Amino acid sequence: MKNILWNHILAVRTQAPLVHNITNHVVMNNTANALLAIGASPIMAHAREEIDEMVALCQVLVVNIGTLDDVWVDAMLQAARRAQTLNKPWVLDPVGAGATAYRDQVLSQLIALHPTAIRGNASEIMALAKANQSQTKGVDSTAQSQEALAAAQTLHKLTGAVIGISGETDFIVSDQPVVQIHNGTPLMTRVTGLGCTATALIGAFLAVIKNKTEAMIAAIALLSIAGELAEKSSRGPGSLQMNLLDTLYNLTADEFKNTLRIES
Ligand SMILES: Nc1ncnc2c1ncn2[C@@H]1O[C@H](COP(=O)(O)OP(=O)(O)O)[C@@H](O)[C@H]1O
Ligand SMILES: Cc1ncsc1CCOP(=O)(O)O
Ligand SMILES: [Mg+2]
Repeated sequence: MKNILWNHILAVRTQAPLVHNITNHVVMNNTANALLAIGASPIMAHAREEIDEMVALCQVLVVNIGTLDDVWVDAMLQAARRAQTLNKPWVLDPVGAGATAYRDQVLSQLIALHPTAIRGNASEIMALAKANQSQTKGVDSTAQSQEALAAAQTLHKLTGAVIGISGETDFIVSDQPVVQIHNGTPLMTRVTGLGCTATALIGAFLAVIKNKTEAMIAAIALLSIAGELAEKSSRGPGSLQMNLLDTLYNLTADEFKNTLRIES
């Protein structure tokens, strides 16, 4: 499995997929830089006038509802519809699911357009599956990732999408046995947008890897390993954010295979 995942990372580096992102105002720059660091080619675009052409041009679409409003939501729905029509993969990040009725209503519309993959933290996945007992706390999770496993199974059955739950352990739920990745560092939660980065990287892998489950596993493994290794040379969130990009860019096969802790 480790060799397969590393080959997927090399495939992204060599094929440099074009990744169309409709994402939030907070993370646009981090997301574009992370995609560039892994060898992908990002473009951020949300004008409705160019959406149809842009989705056709790119190999994958990433939709992230972090700072949604009516104009952007129209663009997201148009893009997801276009991806569905063109049979292109698209990935959804349900940032802040459960926080407001507006977010949940928009997410229902997006989910009806059959995302290939969905990645969120535990609170978001539980809110999406309408399984959350407790209040969500904005964009951060109030629950452990394992608490969202049943919700992720429900969501997978409902949508057919590969589901990622991020946290201390990352879970990948699909029609394959559940996979757990035990990498990363709690310091990653102190840098904004690393969940959004995970989702964008999943997009890049979906663009070049046929097996959607393996695409998500490779993307999440890559980010969490890079975060874990980058922390060693970081003094706090600021240097982690910078060192993470360098580590994504420089990561070697030996570092990847020796650091990965995966279980299924
Ligand atoms: N407590 C933790 N321990 C180790 N790694 C973590 C922890 N929390 C998050 N991560 C890492 O950060 C990535 C982003 O996850 P998360 O913070 O849950 O997303 P979000 O920003 O959407 O809430 C995960 O894929 C994981 O690698
Ligand atoms: C802080 C914030 N507010 C709206 S979107 C956003 C970024 C959330 O990023 P992530 O879910 O990756 O932490
Ligand atoms: Mg998030």
